[in-house]
Amino acid sequence: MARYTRLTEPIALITLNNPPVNALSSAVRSGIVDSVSQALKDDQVKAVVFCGENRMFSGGADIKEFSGSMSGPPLVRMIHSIEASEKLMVAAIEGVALGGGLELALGCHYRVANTKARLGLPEVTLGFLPGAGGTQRLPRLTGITAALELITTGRQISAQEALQLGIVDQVTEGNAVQAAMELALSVIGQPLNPRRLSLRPPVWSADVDSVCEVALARVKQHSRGAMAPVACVQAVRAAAMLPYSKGMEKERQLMDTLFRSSQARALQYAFFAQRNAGKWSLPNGARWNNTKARDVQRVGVIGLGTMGRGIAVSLVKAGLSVVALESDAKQLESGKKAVTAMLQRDAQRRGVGSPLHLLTFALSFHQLKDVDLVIEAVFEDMNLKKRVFSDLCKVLRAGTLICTNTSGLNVDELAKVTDRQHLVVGMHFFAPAHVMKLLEVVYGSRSSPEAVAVAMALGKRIQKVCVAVGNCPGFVGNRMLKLYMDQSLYLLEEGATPEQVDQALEEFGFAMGIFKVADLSGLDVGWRVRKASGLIGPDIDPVNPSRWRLGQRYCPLPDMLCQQGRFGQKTGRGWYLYNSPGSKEAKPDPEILNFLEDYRLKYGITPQRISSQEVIERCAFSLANEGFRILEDGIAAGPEDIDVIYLFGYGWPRHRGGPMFYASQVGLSVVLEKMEHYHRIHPDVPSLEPSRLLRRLVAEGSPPIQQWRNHIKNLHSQL
Ligand SMILES: CCCCCCCC/C=C\C=C\CC(=O)SCCNC(=O)CCNC(=O)[C@H](O)C(C)(C)COP(=O)(O)OP(=O)(O)OC[C@H]1O[C@@H](n2cnc3c(N)ncnc32)[C@H](O)[C@@H]1OP(=O)(O)O
Repeated sequence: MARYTRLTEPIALITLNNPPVNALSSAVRSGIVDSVSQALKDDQVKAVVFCGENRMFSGGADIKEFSGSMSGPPLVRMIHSIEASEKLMVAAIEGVALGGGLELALGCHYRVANTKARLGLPEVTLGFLPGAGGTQRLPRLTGITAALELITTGRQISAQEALQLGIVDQVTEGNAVQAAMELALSVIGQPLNPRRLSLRPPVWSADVDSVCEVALARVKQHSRGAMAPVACVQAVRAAAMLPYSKGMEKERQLMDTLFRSSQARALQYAFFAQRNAGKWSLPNGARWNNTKARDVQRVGVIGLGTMGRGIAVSLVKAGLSVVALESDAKQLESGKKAVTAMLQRDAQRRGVGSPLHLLTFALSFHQLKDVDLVIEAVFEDMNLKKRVFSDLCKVLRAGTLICTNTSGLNVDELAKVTDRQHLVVGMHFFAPAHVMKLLEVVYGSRSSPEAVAVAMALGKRIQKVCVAVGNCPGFVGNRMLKLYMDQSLYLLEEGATPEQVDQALEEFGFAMGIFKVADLSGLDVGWRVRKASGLIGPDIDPVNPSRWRLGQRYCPLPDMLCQQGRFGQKTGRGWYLYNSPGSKEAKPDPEILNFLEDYRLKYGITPQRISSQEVIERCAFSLANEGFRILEDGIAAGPEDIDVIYLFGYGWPRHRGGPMFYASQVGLSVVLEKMEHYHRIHPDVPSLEPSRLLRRLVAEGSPPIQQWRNHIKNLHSQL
């Protein structure tokens, strides 16, 4: 797990060997300790160079070990003895040096990095801090401002930036091991104390307090309720105020609290859930590792509205050539302007050349004849989409995939109008599509495994987090969202205000409450969908709209707002009031409070006091309850996929893992009891009835989330 090589020069090479990322598992740490002791015993060895197998230094501590009982040499002690060693220690960084990997390098006396290497301390993203001396050594190298930024965000930096910050001593375009050996030979014999970061005094300066205050305010604003970023600031502050040994004590105390916290468990679960999502499977047994995706180079995007623009930008940024099609010249022109500007801005920001040569704009379907795959992003209307699909079949080559960016329409129904049902899949992007990371890849009953593989691979290439899901109304994300939205509306009917509901959700950790999100997206969008689906029609009394539709409770509040022209931010009025149309600052609107009071009076509803706890329980548990139904229906391959969808598409707070993980942490029997309670009070809301799977899991002793798969009949995933 760590290979010791005695070179002809007076140098020993220690190669970390634990593919794919050379994580510092217990075996690797033992290997390092043994190898270092071998080097120290060999009088001929004057210097040691550390490197990683396959030109990958190290992805840090082995995250899988954190859930068990940790054994093997502790990282802190190991790094300390490397730093204290009387022989010269040099890190040769290629690939990545992250977390404990970078902390190991910081324990070395010199660091050399290849130009392509990336370095960082991402522990905060896993719910803790760089607990192997990283919070104390890094500030002693870079000063506290840079250290605070790197440690509280977990941002990865390039070798060049690391050089500027003083984190590495040398950057090479060639082989970092070779360069490290040359450096070692040139400094052997020089005093090592000045190179031992732990011997440097605290990095105090007069503005430490104000710098830390600013950092604290920033992290509190960015990561609502997450503990780790706050602890990171406290640890770095200790590096500024205290001698190394005291600073290390502070680091350890903070680490002890964070390491076994529920937030750390949630964040580590999210790390693996995200990676598992790429390991898709279909009910017929096809999977990520037994299905080949063919290459895609040219993509057609149909429709240059908000979604089409974002999709085109994502594709071009990833180096794909794109033919972007609109139905009339005016729309094409405005789409062209917007996409061009977005791409130019992005290229400018990243300091790269403009990729506009990859983009062609078209008005005729014939210009799509050579593309490998088409993504349709026209208006959400089944008949319109069907027309587009059948027109496409007249011009596309036989093997070209047709993908739809529908957010919930039936993919099978669309596929039926084509001559290639096996090549039709959903690619459900989230707005804005060039920013949001999530992509639901929706397989229909006839979609071939290859088509799914192509869509998943294309999504990955454009840097999306892709989740394969089955075909049902709303797929996974929007199917669950509907119930979350319904509950929030019912809470308004029963006595809450939009700001009360939003505040509870934001305190829970959502970046934005549901009513603010609705105002941002535009209330008219859902209004149009409800009209198209028959929920709103000429038979509905606009003044006294019924609260009962299609056999269940219905809340007409959003429709009534739309009738008043309150479409959200774009009209300056929605659930909130805005200074002007398009402005972003949401203010409580007294008119809405009166409107809600009148509404309750009109329908004879006695307002209740709604607690934040009730808001969270009804919203979050409803999401999880529907998640269980989705699992039973075989629409998602496992709870992790559902959680990934909510983390990357719906702003669920990452430190709470996702709705399914949250349910598992709260306790399934508690969730069941609460759902039974709310269903008893609201028998007219069938979705509040606990799902069969939730009941079964509780009856079977509430197994941990990792074991739910064994209890679900329809599940096809065999991760
Ligand atoms: C009570 C108190 C006790 C306290 C004692 C504890 C003391 C601990 C002291 C110090 C702790 C140090 C903390 C750390 O070092 S935490 C780890 C920090 N590192 C990271 O967060 C890096 C995570 N990994 C990545 O960002 C990426 O994987 C990257 C390395 C950039 C490679 O990316 P990519 O090429 O895209 O590949 P994948 O992400 O798909 O990963 C490939 C597979 O490798 C697995 N993996 C990656 N990193 C780790 C890791 N650190 N540990 C274990 N496994 C890892 C990943 O899951 C993939 O696996 P699979 O192919 O099976 O899906």
